[in-house]
Amino acid sequence: MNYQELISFCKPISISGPEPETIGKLRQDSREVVPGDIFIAVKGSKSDGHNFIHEAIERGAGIIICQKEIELNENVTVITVKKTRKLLGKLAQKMEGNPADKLKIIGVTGTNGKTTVTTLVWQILTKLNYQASLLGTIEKRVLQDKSPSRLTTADPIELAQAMKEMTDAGSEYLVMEVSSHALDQGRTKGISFQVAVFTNLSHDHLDYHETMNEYASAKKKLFNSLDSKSWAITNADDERGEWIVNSTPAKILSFSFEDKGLLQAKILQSDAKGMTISIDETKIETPLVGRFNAYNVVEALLTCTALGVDGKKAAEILKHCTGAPGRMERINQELDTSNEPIVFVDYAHTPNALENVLSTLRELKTRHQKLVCVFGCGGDRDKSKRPKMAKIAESYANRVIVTSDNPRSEDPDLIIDDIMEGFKNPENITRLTNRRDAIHEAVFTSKAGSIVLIAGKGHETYQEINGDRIHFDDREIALEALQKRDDTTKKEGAV
Ligand SMILES: CC(=O)N[C@H]1[C@@H](OP(=O)(O)OP(=O)(O)OC[C@H]2O[C@@H](n3ccc(=O)[nH]c3=O)[C@H](O)[C@@H]2O)O[C@H](CO)[C@@H](O)[C@@H]1O[C@H](C)C(=O)N[C@@H](C)C(=O)N[C@H](CCC(=O)O)C(=O)O
Ligand SMILES: Nc1ncnc2c1ncn2[C@@H]1O[C@H](COP(=O)(O)OP(=O)(O)OP(=O)(O)O)[C@@H](O)[C@H]1O
Repeated sequence: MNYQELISFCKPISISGPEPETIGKLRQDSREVVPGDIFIAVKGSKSDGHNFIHEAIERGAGIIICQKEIELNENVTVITVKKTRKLLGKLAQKMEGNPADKLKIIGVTGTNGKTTVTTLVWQILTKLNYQASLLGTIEKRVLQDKSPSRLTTADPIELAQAMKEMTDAGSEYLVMEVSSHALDQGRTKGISFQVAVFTNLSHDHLDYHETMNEYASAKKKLFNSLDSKSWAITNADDERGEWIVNSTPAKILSFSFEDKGLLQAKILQSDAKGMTISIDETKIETPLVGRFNAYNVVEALLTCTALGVDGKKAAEILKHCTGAPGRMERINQELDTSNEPIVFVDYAHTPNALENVLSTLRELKTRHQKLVCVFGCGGDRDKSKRPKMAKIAESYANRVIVTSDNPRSEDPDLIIDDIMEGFKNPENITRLTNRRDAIHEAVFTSKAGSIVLIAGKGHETYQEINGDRIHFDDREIALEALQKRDDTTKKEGAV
């Protein structure tokens, strides 16, 4: 983009200063500015980018885009526009060659399930040889190439750059999570979605949105931004499921497990190894467990059909789709579980999340199955959750093994002491400070068919100890333990 194009794109109220010789990158954070860059001053929730204009100039910004008249002594080009935030997304796209226009974009919003639904859709598309990329809380995937994410929905500049990387790599589809923060801050301005999905809405993020109505209204923006060729998929069983799409120009697909939506869904069978679900005429077998995942799976299937994928083909692929990494991830999915416990790894590291996961697993377990829970609590963080998590684990699980989870600068044994205070019957609890030993103990001593939950780390791949991040992946250790158990079982007969 040259200077003249930039000016005509920005539709300025006024321009001052010299015409710059070169145009660098667009930045909204003064700390990232290098000589020649354009700094756009945006008013945020904590501070106002206009306060950092001098810093941006000191760092060599060649052009300032702002929305307030400013007096500058420096020899810098100043472009004043009506609203910088409104311009930011569109300008970011324009500067990268409008990559969003070259992608079919699927946006998933809602309090829970975003990562699971986007991952499932990405897995289906990829397995069917569509060129698909992914953006969300856990990772960015440019086709198969993955890297960790900073935010659920990146800022407009990062988004445009990621999309450019994706189109350069040959992507035709992008499946992305869209947070309420991003919608409220207009991070997705300049992006057209082909499909938007609403998962559900519950109490969350009220520190930011203040009221549930404001939180819901932020989510609704995604559906109002659609056009008449796009699809809006909604969960009609959610209190706000119908409302969220009531002013969208898009075609609507609403579904319900409770006889409410356009399409009727049913859970035909459900246990700790997966579910069989029907949606309309399509039957889906999934290894994912828990009623909430039935919603996620249906949303993933409907998204794919809205994109033109044959429903039966998508359902066939879903049989082998594992969902989001570290979110109720079943470790021995591909192994023969007849001689083994069924092992799950989940990110639950708060009392609420632990209770959700344990109650789901408890509902799935038969009278003969035992539920074993391995968990710990982080150091240098909220200490009040330690006894609370103990109480929850003890009330849902048949056996609890307490261990370390990112002790940071604290002594892991003292953290475990705090956790132990929450147990009613501490004499029944096993404490094993070494997390690897704890996982091995759970896997080795649980009978075939028992359910083992390893909670806390999920997709994370480290143990944080005294400022060092030491590689540690619950999934690797669980798999290692399962394989060792399998070998031992074969040698010694059934455990
Ligand atoms: C509350 C919130 O969402 N903040 C995000 C927002 O910041 P903001 O617009 O409020 O910015 P601000 O800090 O007030 O600063 C205003 C402006 O001054 C600039 N600035 C600021 C300081 C400085 O030294 N120089 C400078 O230029 C900032 O870059 C910004 O442009 O825009 C920034 C750029 O896009 C984000 O980095 C920042 O995310 C912060 C780090 C964050 O933690 N966000 C979380 C809450 C978030 O967005 N989470 C959702 C998911 C939530 C969920 O579902 O769990 C997400 O999408 O990840
Ligand atoms: N549809 C759903 N309804 C209710 N809870 C769900 C649903 N899907 C997932 N969960 C629960 O929320 C947790 C997080 O799931 P997921 O990562 O898919 O959601 P998310 O919306 O991306 O949330 P986050 O941004 O916090 O990761 C899961 O481990 C599970 O306990």
